[in-house]
Amino acid sequence: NDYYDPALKRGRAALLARSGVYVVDGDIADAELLAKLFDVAPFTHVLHLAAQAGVRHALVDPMSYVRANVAGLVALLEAARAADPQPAIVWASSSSVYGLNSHVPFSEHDRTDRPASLYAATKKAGEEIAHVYNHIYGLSLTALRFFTVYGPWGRPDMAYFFFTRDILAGRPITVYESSGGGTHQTTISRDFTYIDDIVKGCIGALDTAGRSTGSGGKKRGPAPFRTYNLGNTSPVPVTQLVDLLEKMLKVKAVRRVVKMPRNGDVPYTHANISLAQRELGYRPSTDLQTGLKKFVRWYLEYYNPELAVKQKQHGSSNGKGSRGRNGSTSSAR
Ligand SMILES: NC(=O)c1ccc[n+]([C@@H]2O[C@H](COP(=O)([O-])OP(=O)(O)OC[C@H]3O[C@@H](n4cnc5c(N)ncnc54)[C@H](O)[C@@H]3O)[C@@H](O)[C@H]2O)c1
Ligand SMILES: O=C(O)[C@H]1O[C@H](OP(=O)(O)OP(=O)(O)OC[C@H]2O[C@@H](n3ccc(=O)[nH]c3=O)[C@H](O)[C@@H]2O)[C@H](O)[C@@H](O)[C@@H]1O
Repeated sequence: NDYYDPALKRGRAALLARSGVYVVDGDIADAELLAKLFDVAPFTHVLHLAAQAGVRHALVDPMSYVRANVAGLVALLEAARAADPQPAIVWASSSSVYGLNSHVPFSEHDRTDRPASLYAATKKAGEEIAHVYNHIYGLSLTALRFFTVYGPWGRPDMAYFFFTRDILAGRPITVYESSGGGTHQTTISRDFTYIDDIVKGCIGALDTAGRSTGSGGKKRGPAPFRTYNLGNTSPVPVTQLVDLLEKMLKVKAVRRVVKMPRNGDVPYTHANISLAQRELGYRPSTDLQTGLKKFVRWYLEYYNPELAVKQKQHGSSNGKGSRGRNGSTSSAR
């Protein structure tokens, strides 16, 4: 789907193809396509990441969230429960299900009945729908609540990404500040989690995802139904993210500080990851400074190769480098 620059998706698919990963272009809600896929490949495990993922975009195109995140998940669960053998499913929920929860750090036992965005509500709905498929069909299901994931090849509609693009282009960025009142945490912050740590968490979940039925439907006992936070347990104020980007890009940001609008954003996230540590062996090891450096290096090479070379040579830059690789900048915000 073209929510953002499909060239980025094709670039990722090309990378995956080099490691022998076969990419099928289709709609996750297409039951026929899924049935065909499960026919040709006896999947033992499914890592389900397809979704409409932008928090704020749900105000713009709400039905795309219901289609991708609810209908799409049900289509996948229907194909999985009818498959033989039934695959174990690990899928991406979201820290946004904690919504207006004020108990920090967020634990998997905290309330998740006050979502702040339609996106969060579709993710929470997904968690409850998954429970039904575990209860009725014995599907092994693991929900991973990722916390603001960033890194190379990331999403251009996320703040770390479009802040980088706008700072380099000398365009102003809008930095939200909390309207204060009520929550004790006033600085807007996120438990930013580097992509490589998230990948390790996903692999830990797949490796430990027991299945309740082998081929031929032999029952193996109650199917696992699990939920884990995958975060970095070190929330950072968004203002500090901008400070770091200014240093790495060697360009001063033009900041427009505004009160956080009621657009589905939450003031802060902070993950308690002790359950994932214990049961998945999850150990995040990349702090924001280290991870952002890798993102910025990738960004410059992908969009501004000339600037990347200059920065390497002189370690300096006016940041107004030439336009990106395809002359365009990502469109989604
Ligand atoms: N990036 C984060 O900070 C973050 C945090 C928490 C949860 N998540 C979740 O992680 C998963 C991956 O998100 P991401 O950040 O990599 O975003 P992404 O947009 O890069 O990945 C989602 C992919 O799903 C595909 N998709 C969307 N609708 C589809 C449909 N109807 N049929 C088939 N494919 C469809 C998109 O083309 C896209 O490639 C999502 O489920 C998202 O909700 C992401
Ligand atoms: O953790 C999660 O589950 C969610 O993390 C991110 O959502 P978010 O943390 O809101 O990420 P951004 O949209 O990149 O925002 C990061 C921070 O920057 C702030 N922001 C955003 C946009 C902007 O213009 N200015 C600004 O200050 C936001 O309020 C937020 O505090 C992803 O976009 C979601 O897909 C994911 O589900």
